[in-house]
Amino acid sequence: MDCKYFGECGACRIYDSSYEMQLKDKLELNKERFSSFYSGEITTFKSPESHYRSRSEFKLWHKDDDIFYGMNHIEQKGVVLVDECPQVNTHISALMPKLLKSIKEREIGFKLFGVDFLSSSDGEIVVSLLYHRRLDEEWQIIATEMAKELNIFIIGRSRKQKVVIGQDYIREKLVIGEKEYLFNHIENSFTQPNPRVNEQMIAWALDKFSSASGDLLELYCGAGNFTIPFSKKFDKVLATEISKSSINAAKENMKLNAVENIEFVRMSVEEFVGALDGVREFRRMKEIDINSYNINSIFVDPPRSGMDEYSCQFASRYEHILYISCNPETLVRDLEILNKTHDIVDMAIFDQFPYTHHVEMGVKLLKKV
Ligand SMILES: C[S@@+](CC[C@H](N)C(=O)[O-])C[C@H]1O[C@@H](n2cnc3c(N)ncnc32)[C@H](O)[C@@H]1O
Repeated sequence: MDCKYFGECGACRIYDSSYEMQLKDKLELNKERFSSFYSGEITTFKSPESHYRSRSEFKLWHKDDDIFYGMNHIEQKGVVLVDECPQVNTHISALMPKLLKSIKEREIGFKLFGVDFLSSSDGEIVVSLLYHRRLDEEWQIIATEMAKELNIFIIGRSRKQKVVIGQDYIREKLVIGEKEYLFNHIENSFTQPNPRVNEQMIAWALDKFSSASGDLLELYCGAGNFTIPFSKKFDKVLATEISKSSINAAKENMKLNAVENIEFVRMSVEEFVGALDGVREFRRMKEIDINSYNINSIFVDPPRSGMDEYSCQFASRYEHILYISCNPETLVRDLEILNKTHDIVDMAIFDQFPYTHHVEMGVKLLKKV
């Protein structure tokens, strides 16, 4: 039952080789995958070898009158019980047994089926407890005591119910080059899971834009993870994102970092592109004076599904394209389109998800002359 090594639940997957070996495998696989587009060196950025994840989700598994952490086995049916997890950061790792003990002692495990952890590098933690029952006042009193005892924030969630004990975010500090940035990371919203690799990605992206100037357009901006450091490099940034909670966090993060030259718009990329092309009008675009922007650089960081054809063709209008991808398979598909108008001049691999087949990639493209 003990997860003393990477691989048992399959979440860290089939690697019994060393960290260096698994990374080398990923590099070779992706060199081959992208060889028809790019033959230069792919710069590789490593992760810490353990305790690299700042967020994680577990099942709460009830068995023989006891409760355990668990994960679905990736390659076969069934749940693997987990005593400890070497992937999560040291703060989550230290909290896990204490939290479980407290849940059992305080008897709030009834119909509790999941627990999500979100932690800052300094150890601020939001724990989400997921229930199949309504949370009443008694639950709130007990959860408040538990939050105090463990020095954490707790969110109780059940159908159509969210009870916040303390706050629903943590504050993360990222160091990019010489500069420090602060970010509120909101529970249940997208954040990069591996902060040390994230810092390297942002630094790489800033460096790849070193010859760019004017204003920047960013698609899929989340809570401003790249946008805020980019705002130091460009005159102005126009950034779009579909999620309301992420856009609200992005605006808050702008204030936290005393930045003023970003306009965040809550819109899907498809809506945004349609609005710029005059296909449809959007109230949310009314306040944006697009003609005041001098954009020749675009940054995209889409979800695993990548971009659609129309959005790729839209991105092709710009001189500089920087594409961060968490799925090499959809990246290959999108590069088939982008490569018609642009040359791929640089690539990088960021090992965000060690010991899995997943990898984050960065691609710099310049318009063909
Ligand atoms: C991989 S995350 C990147 C977020 C951000 N760049 C970061 O580093 O934290 C992708 C983001 O795209 C957003 N998203 C997904 N589909 C979208 C769409 N169709 N239009 C705009 N944003 C979308 C998600 O909400 C998510 O925040």
